[in-house]
Amino acid sequence: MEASQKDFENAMNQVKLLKKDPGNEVKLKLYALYKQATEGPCNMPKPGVFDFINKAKWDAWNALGSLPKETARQNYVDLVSSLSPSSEASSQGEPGVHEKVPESEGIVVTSEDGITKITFNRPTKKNAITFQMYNQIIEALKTASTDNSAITVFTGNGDYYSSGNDLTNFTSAAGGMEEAAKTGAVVLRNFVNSFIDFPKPLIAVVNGPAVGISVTLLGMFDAVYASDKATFHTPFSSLGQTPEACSSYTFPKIMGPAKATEMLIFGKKLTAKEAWAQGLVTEVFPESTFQQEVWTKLKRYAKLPPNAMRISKELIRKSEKEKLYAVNAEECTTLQSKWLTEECINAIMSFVSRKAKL
Ligand SMILES: CCCCCC/C=C/C(=O)SCCNC(=O)CCNC(=O)[C@H](O)C(C)(C)COP(=O)(O)OP(=O)(O)OC[C@H]1O[C@@H](n2cnc3c(N)ncnc32)[C@H](O)[C@@H]1OP(=O)(O)O
Repeated sequence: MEASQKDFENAMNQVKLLKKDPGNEVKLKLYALYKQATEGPCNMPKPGVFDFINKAKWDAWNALGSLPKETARQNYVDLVSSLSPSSEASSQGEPGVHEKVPESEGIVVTSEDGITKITFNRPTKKNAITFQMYNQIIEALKTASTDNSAITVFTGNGDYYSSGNDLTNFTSAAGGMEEAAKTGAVVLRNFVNSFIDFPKPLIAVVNGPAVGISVTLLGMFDAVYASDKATFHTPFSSLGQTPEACSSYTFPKIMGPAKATEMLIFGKKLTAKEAWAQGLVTEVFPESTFQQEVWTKLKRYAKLPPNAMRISKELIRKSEKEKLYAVNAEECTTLQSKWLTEECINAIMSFVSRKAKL
């Protein structure tokens, strides 16, 4: 007997109630059968080769060929009823597939006490920065440059400041790596330019570990306050990548070429104290009093005359601006080609596939 629409809906609800993850293979089968039962044969364009997750889903659906909708519905119901009720992990959205759980992610911008605060707000992903977040930050800086705050502060929500670039920015781009690299270079260049141009004092409140671009960007800040649990890590070489955010220029200037080499080329991870000793961090606070001490200080600074602060920053930055634009442009061009190398693709693939989820 063929499964009815009601049986199918019950099965979908059952999937949501599963307590144990049935595993990627089963989830792919469920996904494919669900799509076939509701939409018929695969009608999606084939995802790019590096878009692993969507490619696996596409392959599973496409493999069902012209299986009739009714048969797919029946197979879906049979598969669900064969699953042990003690399995874990429900899914959201399309039944049987691990979809991104909607979370309030991205960045959060607040303005209070003369301070515009921009918070990396993706704690479950260690505040990794997505393409969307780069663009949100560009917009937030644009707004902050003319709002009535005196200073602007970056910080992170959760245990990390930020784990840097979201490594799936490149693997989930539908058009493939070349297109992603091209887009990435444009976004990165605009993003870093918006820090070069930012007219007010810019302060980082580094609440925890910082990786990659969230570290290199610190060279663009006017002050960096760190918790003693923060670390600073730029593993570019092991990712087959090269420095960005003008760090190939700012880091040697801040800490001298030898120390910059240890960080940017050899990927040495610094403690907060080491980063302070090398001039990257302005002051380190014990974790227990970090938030209170830093925000008290910042509220005091935000009461200083804003125009004087802005003009002083302009004087400090002025002679460097053209150099910074040029360095930024060159770093972006270099990265665009690095992102297409085997070294880089392999490094990203091994991160993404270390606990592949569907
Ligand atoms: C416009 C493009 C501009 C690009 C500019 C170039 C920028 C370059 C860089 O920033 S290079 C640096 C890139 N970052 C990294 O290499 C860090 C990668 N992450 C890690 O090594 C680890 O996740 C960790 C050390 C930060 C934390 O380890 P751990 O405490 O064991 O936590 P998990 O690994 O389980 O992480 C939790 C959760 O977050 C996801 N995640 C963490 N960091 C990233 C990231 N950078 N990109 C994507 N996803 C990240 C991780 O996968 C876990 O997700 P899951 O729970 O598995 O769904």
